[in-house]
Amino acid sequence: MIEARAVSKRYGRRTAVDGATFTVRSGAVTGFLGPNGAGKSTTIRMIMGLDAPTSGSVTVNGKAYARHAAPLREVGALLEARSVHTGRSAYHHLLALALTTGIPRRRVDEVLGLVGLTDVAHQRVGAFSLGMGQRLGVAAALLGDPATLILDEPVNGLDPQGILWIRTLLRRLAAEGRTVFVSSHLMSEMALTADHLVVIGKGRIIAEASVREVIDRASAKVVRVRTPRAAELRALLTGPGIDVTTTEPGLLDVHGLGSAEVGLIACRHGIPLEELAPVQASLEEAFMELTDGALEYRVPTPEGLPA
Ligand SMILES: Nc1ncnc2c1ncn2[C@@H]1O[C@H](COP(=O)(O)OP(=O)(O)OP(=O)(O)O)[C@@H](O)[C@H]1O
Repeated sequence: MIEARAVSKRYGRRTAVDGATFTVRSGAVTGFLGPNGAGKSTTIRMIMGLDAPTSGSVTVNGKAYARHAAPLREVGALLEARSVHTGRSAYHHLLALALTTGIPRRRVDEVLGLVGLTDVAHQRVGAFSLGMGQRLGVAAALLGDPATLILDEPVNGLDPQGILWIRTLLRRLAAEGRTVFVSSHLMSEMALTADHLVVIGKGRIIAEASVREVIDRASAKVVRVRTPRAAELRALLTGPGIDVTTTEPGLLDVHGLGSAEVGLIACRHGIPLEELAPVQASLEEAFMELTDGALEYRVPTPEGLPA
């Protein structure tokens, strides 16, 4: 379990992480989502004891990372910037890590098998493809058989096969009861991999919920109605916070009311409905809605106005 309590990090006058409080539980994959520059890597560095918080605290399995007697056995991490001696073989790279941390030699063969690198174990790491390098990084993270795994953007640059491999592996590790915390700015990927989400924007935690809740929260606000008497119904759907848009004749998108409320109003006025359904947002849309206002840089609209 990872627990961040009001953790902040300032670099000079820049606040990278601003009072973040969240909990990452065991037995699930938790996605750490946020736009570029939101503070994901900084938060992960603080969890790993690579950066000290300016204020607040963050613990892994109840203790600050550095206070664990054998941190590699508690937490395995795949960080974006990896340092691997390119002249070494995968086997020797892992063996060096194992020997310096008191991990038995046989575990090296085990993790090589787990990540599918047994056949290339004695090749030079310098000749590895990006995908193979990523598998080696995961092998190193698994070396201490840790209860907690932290992966910073693990699918960056991987091909579809590599992405599927990471996804399957993370799901399996969570099913074994481990805590799996994985950062990404790819919402579509998180929708397939994660059970829970911690969403960060401009250094602040803006959501901590299940993937389903995040989608439902964004979806609940729009109801699509099809009726032959659209103009009449539209005139009835007025009030504070209610907005009705239309994209084709006979079709209304109602913002600010639930399906039941729209159905009741139509029923009271004897307006027949051919379709009435909440519009399901994609995780992508839910994310955009959540982080709107938290984006560092906004893309101008085609008219050149701020979005
Ligand atoms: N060592 C540092 N010195 C100064 N500013 C930093 C440092 N590290 C990060 N920052 C700033 O802190 C903010 C958060 O950066 P961070 O790398 O944590 O974001 P991120 O969410 O991981 O982004 P990305 O998805 O682009 O990797 C950014 O504005 C960044 O410029």
